[in-house]
Amino acid sequence: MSSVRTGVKICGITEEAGLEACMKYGADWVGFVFFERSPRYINALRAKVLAAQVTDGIKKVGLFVRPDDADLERVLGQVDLDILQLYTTPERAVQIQDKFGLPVWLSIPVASQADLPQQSIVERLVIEPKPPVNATRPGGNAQRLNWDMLHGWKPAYLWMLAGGLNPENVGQAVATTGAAAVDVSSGVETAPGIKNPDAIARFIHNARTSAVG
Ligand SMILES: O=C(O)c1ccccc1NCC(=O)[C@H](O)[C@H](O)COP(=O)(O)O
Repeated sequence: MSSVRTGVKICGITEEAGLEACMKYGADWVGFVFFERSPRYINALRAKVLAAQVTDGIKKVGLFVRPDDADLERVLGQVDLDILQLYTTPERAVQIQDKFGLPVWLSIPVASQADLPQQSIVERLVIEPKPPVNATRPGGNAQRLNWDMLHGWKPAYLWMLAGGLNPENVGQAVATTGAAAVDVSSGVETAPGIKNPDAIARFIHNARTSAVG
């Protein structure tokens, strides 16, 4: 059993049932996807309605892919987000963190250990697999990393494991990688964008009862 309570992010929330399950079963973060080609995309108005239902203690993460300032201003003008998760360059991530004054998480696409950053210049790095060649989006592809690459890897910065996780494998993923935080989208869905409350419950439970290797 890990001595550290594994942080859990449930990403791609689009409807109340999924959000209620995140709150009921103890997710730490909920993710709203503002990438229009995603099946989990919601607009700022819909995100505002959902965000207003999020109870204290759960942080609201907005996901953006190569956003310009206007994209961010349009959403942040309507939605009370706590964190910005970005798919962009490190330089742009720092620029956004400085300009908008919110903690930034930067997605790091990883294919081999050589892709693992030595340092971080934002609040947290999201370590996930490089998307498949034919992917229509940089994340949310239900594709997992080779967790053995991360065995014994202990960076000096906050990071989160993402990609292809589900209730059945998250315990092994935490045990193998020592991840202190995990992120899931596809693995707790009955259909793209539709979360399964029971799967969310099992994912959160299994993420927090793993035996770290
Ligand atoms: O989830 C999406 O559709 C998505 C679209 C565009 C950019 C990012 C997206 N998701 C980002 C996430 O943080 C996912 O939770 C992460 O990539 C893991 O996804 P999955 O393998 O489906 O659990």
